[in-house]
Amino acid sequence: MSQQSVSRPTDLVVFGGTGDLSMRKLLPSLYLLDRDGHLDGSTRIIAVSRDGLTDADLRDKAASAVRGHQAVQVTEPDVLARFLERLSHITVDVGGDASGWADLVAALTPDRDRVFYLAVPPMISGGICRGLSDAGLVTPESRVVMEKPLGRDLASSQEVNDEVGAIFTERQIYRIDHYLGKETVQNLLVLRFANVFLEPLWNSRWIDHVQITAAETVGVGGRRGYYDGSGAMRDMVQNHLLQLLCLTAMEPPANYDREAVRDEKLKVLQSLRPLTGDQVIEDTVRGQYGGGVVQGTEVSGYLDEPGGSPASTTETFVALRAEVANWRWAGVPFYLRTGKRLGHSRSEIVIRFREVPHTIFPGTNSLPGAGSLVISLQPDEGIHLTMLAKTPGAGALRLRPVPLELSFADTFATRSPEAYERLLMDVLAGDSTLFMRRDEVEAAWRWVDPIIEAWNGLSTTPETYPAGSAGPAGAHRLIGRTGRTWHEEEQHR
Ligand SMILES: NC(=O)C1=CN([C@@H]2O[C@H](COP(=O)(O)OP(=O)(O)OC[C@H]3O[C@@H](n4cnc5c(N)ncnc54)[C@H](OP(=O)(O)O)[C@@H]3O)[C@@H](O)[C@H]2O)C=CC1
Ligand SMILES: O=C1O[C@H](COP(=O)(O)O)[C@@H](O)[C@H](O)[C@H]1O
Repeated sequence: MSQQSVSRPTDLVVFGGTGDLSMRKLLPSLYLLDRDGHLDGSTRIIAVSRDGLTDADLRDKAASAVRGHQAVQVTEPDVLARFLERLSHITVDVGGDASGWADLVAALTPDRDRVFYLAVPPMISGGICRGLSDAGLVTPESRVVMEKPLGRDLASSQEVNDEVGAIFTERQIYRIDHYLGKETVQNLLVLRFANVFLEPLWNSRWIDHVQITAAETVGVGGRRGYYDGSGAMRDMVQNHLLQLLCLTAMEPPANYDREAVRDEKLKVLQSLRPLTGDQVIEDTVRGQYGGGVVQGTEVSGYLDEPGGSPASTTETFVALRAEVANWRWAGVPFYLRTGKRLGHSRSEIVIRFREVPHTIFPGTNSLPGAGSLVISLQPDEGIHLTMLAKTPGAGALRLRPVPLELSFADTFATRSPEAYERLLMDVLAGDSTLFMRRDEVEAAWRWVDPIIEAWNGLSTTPETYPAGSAGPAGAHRLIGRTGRTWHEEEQHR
């Protein structure tokens, strides 16, 4: 979290403040920041939507959201009361009747920091920024936070960026990717650049391949409408997975400065070998979940989820092989995989090292799990290194892969903040190091667009996989080129 531990007095205006993201992530994270003493006493949170809630309605809704959040565990009544007191609701119909803007003007206090959080469908972001500007609410110090996915392709992303950029400067814009707020993701940079022993091995000479996985047991829930127009590629790969790839593959920046870090991430995105035409068939797999059983509970398939077309070909699973075509990584496959309704939830980065150039212990090179570094984002945060060790005993030498484990929960007797806590605090403090710059977002779309275009031109549709499984069979063939299927990989950890 930022060095600044208590925010400056701020008016935080959340457009879309009654929506799913606000209730599930933003408000509980703000509660936690308040509970832990990070919010200045006079900071206020103003939720904006069209639905005419009273302040009391909003506070009721927010109280249930906070109580129901797994990271909150026990709500302290005094803290909750203090937090709810900060909340108010203003009705504004962006793109409709202009009446609500005057209420927003009246609700804001001059001379305080202003943060405008756009937790809304991206296509109304431009309208909100114009409305803020017309109402005279944009000051040189105010900041605007934009959610992912930013647009649905390069052209629409440029359009949103242009519209928002016409009102706010790049320094005022915070493009959020909450994976960058996860503790282990930041720890990846520390692991790589604060320890001397990994960097000499961090290249194609010693690394065989990299696997980046975000596997979820949840389905699309109440977001089918949004998801039908998005799919796993736009929802997860274009942003979260590519950001993880950037942090894994980037060169050491000269310092931990927002532009230095973002410059290096951009270079990685620009080095991605384009996937087009037949290469897309060869190197990508799409899936869509059917009905099945996830952790003992029977669940419906994607097409039976309410709120979407029964004939949708939207992918809920993507696996692909990418290559960072530069000096450090030439020839090293980066396997990216994400999917909903899989058998278990796990987000991780696996670095699989090469075999030793010459073994003096015959028959040991193919031992499963040897020579891998797993950076685990969730459910457990930690770093696990598997090494070969001799099993104790006389007689023939026997080697076995053994884990060296660093569990953050066991090592640090402190709670890891939620990703949104960390990022909200950074926005309040004016630190955009962990946010995406416009050129990064656009470089990611430049790589993703041709893949989606190629899929659209195919006669095939995503392969159905049973909910609760490890994904479509095609995905296992993809990674099978490494000599092991994903299932085998997982079994051996
Ligand atoms: N939900 C999630 O887990 C995540 C969401 N996101 C992104 O966050 C954004 C919001 O998503 P989510 O919360 O799921 O969406 P929801 O549909 O649940 O919420 C949208 C919010 O925007 C408000 N809104 C919509 N249109 C207007 C309008 N014209 N004027 C004023 N308010 C409006 C809605 O209120 P009302 O309809 O009452 O006006 C509601 O509060 C999206 O960009 C999404 O991609 C990103 C990561 C995760
Ligand atoms: O941005 C999104 O992320 C969530 C997964 O986030 P996590 O922190 O729970 O791993 C995903 O479920 C959602 O579809 C996507 O929009």
